[in-house]
Amino acid sequence: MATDSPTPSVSADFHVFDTTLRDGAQREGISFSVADKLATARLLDEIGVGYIEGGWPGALPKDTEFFARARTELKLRHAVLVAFGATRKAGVRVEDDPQVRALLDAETPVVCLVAKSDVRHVRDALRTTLEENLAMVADTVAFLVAHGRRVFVDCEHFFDGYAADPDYGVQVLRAAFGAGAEVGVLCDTNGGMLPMGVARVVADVRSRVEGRLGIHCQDDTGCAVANSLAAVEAGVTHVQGTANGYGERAGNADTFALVANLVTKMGLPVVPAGCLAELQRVSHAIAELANIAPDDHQPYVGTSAFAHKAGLHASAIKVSPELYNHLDPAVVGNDMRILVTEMAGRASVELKGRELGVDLDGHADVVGTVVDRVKVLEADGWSFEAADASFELLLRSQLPGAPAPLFELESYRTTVEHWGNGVVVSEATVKIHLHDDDGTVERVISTGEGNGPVNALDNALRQALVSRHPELADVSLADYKVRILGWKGGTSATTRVLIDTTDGVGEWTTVGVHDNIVEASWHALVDALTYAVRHR
Ligand SMILES: CC(=O)SCCNC(=O)CCNC(=O)[C@H](O)C(C)(C)COP(=O)(O)OP(=O)(O)OC[C@H]1O[C@@H](n2cnc3c(N)ncnc32)[C@H](O)[C@@H]1OP(=O)(O)O
Ligand SMILES: CC(=O)C(=O)O
Repeated sequence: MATDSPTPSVSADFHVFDTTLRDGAQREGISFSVADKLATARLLDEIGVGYIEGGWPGALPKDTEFFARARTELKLRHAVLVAFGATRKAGVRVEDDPQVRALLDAETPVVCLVAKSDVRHVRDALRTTLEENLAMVADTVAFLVAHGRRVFVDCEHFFDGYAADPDYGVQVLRAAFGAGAEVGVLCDTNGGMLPMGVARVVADVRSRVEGRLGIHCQDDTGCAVANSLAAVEAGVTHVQGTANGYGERAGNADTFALVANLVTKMGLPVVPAGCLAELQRVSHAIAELANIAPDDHQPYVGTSAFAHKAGLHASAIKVSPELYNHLDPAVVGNDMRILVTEMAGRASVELKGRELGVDLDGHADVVGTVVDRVKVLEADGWSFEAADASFELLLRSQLPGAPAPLFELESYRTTVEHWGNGVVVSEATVKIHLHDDDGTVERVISTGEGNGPVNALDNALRQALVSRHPELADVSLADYKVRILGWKGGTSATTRVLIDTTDGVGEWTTVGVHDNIVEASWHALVDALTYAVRHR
């Protein structure tokens, strides 16, 4: 058996149980490798959850391998590893059931068993008697306990079953506890519950059954986190969730929102000190392993979770961030951001200036000019909320003593050639004037090739500038996004280009807008290289 002796959750009276590696993996589109699972388990351990359900050994070869490798490769500081499986098959002796054997072979200190607790499922899905199902629960729990395992029991479809026949749900729990189970988990398997109903059922069950109760909520009504918290309020002391709410269909209760809410809103110290500040980092790292883009708008951990766009919000935040934040974002490892858009007011620009390190004290006129300019530009299709570098250049250009542009454009030209053999080549020529401090002007003509006109323009312009600004040699385009703003209609629609640029250390985003895609790209490119020269 695994010999780790992990620290239990700080509140020994409360379990946070994460099932990303079992139920989270049931989400469409996720296919964790064993290495991904090991890495995910380590990350979950860093946020201090008490239990990590690793998968179903015996059912999935990958999960069997995960538990085998976990014995030597996983050193958990906080969490206890859990193997998941079902109660024995109907009509089979528990010691003869290979899947139950596989649970022992996983050698985890804890096993979580899924058991039927809805009479309709027993009759129609298991196709057995209500008595045999109770025996399956009791036999399997007793067998595992006799082999030294702590056992939790997930009572599948508990809430739907309770509506149909509450006495049977109670009998299943009593069978589990009677055989030595430590937790009876009430599962909203179809995810159809609302918080009021969950609270009522939990209170009722608590009045009828002795033993620790848990909650497992699917998110089909969008209420998985709320349902879980309602269950906690009603007395459960074991809560199951998955990272970023990954899970079957609409997903599960999000472990990060659960933990953050339990600690910061309900005052339950369910993770060790210091772990809460890891939530955002761990959420994003697990999203990478799952190969799912992080949800920017995810509560607590999304990059927009504390981003403020409305001018009125910014004006109050300038007085005190608490006025428009439910929590200090740093508590969960996140940051507040101010977005400057057409919805900005003076306070938005002042706060954004502070965030960017631009001193606007004594420049109320500049602030006013920039607010007006942004509103006009955004009405024309520009968007600065994702293009901080372009916004910063705009802001600084309005301040007294602002540096002159890097160059004066004489002209540029790009071509796209499709050769007879199917090869497509782009070439660009830029002609610019570089001004020296002593007033002399150098005319530079430069040509570049690329796999497209924008790439060729980028190469030509950088080559023209690099003798003056050698730092541009390390700069390259990281991403290029185009959005056609259809509201002008037809082929004359306005094009917005966002360019991400990197120097291998940092990354910055610039924007350009024009009816012509190459000209829109040119604006974004010039900002990208100007920003590189001014800031790197
Ligand atoms: C609510 C949940 O999310 S629970 C977790 C569900 N997760 C998964 O199903 C993922 C892993 N599952 C698998 O790999 C496969 O389904 C296996 C290996 C478990 C079973 O595969 P198979 O033996 O081919 O059976 P199949 O999937 O068709 O049916 C499930 C069997 O388990 C039985 N079963 C379902 N729940 C339980 C239970 N709680 N206790 C005992 N048996 C159960 C069903 O009655 C059915 O039995 P049958 O084969 O005699 O008809
Ligand atoms: C156990 C489980 O995943 C469920 O009932 O939804």
